Amino acid sequence: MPVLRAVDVGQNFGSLLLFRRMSFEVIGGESLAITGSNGSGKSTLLKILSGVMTPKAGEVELVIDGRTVDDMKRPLHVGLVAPYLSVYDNLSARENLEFLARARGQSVTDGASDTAAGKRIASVLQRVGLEGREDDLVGTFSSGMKQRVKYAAAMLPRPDVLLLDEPSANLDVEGIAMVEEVMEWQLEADRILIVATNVAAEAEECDRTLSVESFRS
Ligand SMILES: Nc1ncnc2c1ncn2[C@@H]1O[C@H](COP(=O)(O)OP(=O)(O)OP(=O)(O)O)[C@@H](O)[C@H]1O
Repeated sequence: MPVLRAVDVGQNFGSLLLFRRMSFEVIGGESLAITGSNGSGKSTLLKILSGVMTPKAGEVELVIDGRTVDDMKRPLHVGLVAPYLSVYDNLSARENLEFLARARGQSVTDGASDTAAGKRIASVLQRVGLEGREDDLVGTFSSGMKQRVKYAAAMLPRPDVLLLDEPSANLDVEGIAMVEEVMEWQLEADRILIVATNVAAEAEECDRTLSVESFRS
């Protein structure tokens, strides 16, 4: 079971203090909402948790089945969906995911048949509601459909930690239902879910809430 731990984490950009001495732990099967007003540091905290940004103070540790994951390898265990991440418009939905799988050293076809990775791609695309559109260019998709491709990409490697930044941005009622399904999918597998949001209803769906602003002073 994964455990994600933040120990005395602090971040500032020059004189702009976002948070300091932030400590918390999330275990597999648990969900945590990160709240705070615009510009309070929610996205920054998700970047730190994912391992793509090093905090100015403190540390983040991911432990899987009792073993600490090397900081450099943490991003391989994390799925991140965020408004600032984009997908390739000139590739189809399937090709976007195949590209990610190959980057992880997985082959997606074996001659004429799909490998396990190829089958996983088909299954996540179906699960996010893109069945029938897999081979269309992402450039022709609506913003909500592109958002679904981002969810499929994040779920592809069965991430131990799923980080969602403003999960319902650009989504209609059906899309929001898809997000809820993805969240359940993550928690049922006893993995970690962390959601950065300003939407009260989204935060309420999580087991716990942590306000970045409460770590500012
Ligand atoms: N790389 C950076 N260099 C300098 N300042 C930064 C950097 N990244 C973020 N900031 C600043 O840090 C503050 C927090 O930004 P962040 O995006 O984490 O907030 P947020 O809570 O996610 O906001 P929102 O709710 O609007 O998405 C902002 O004032 C932002 O301008």
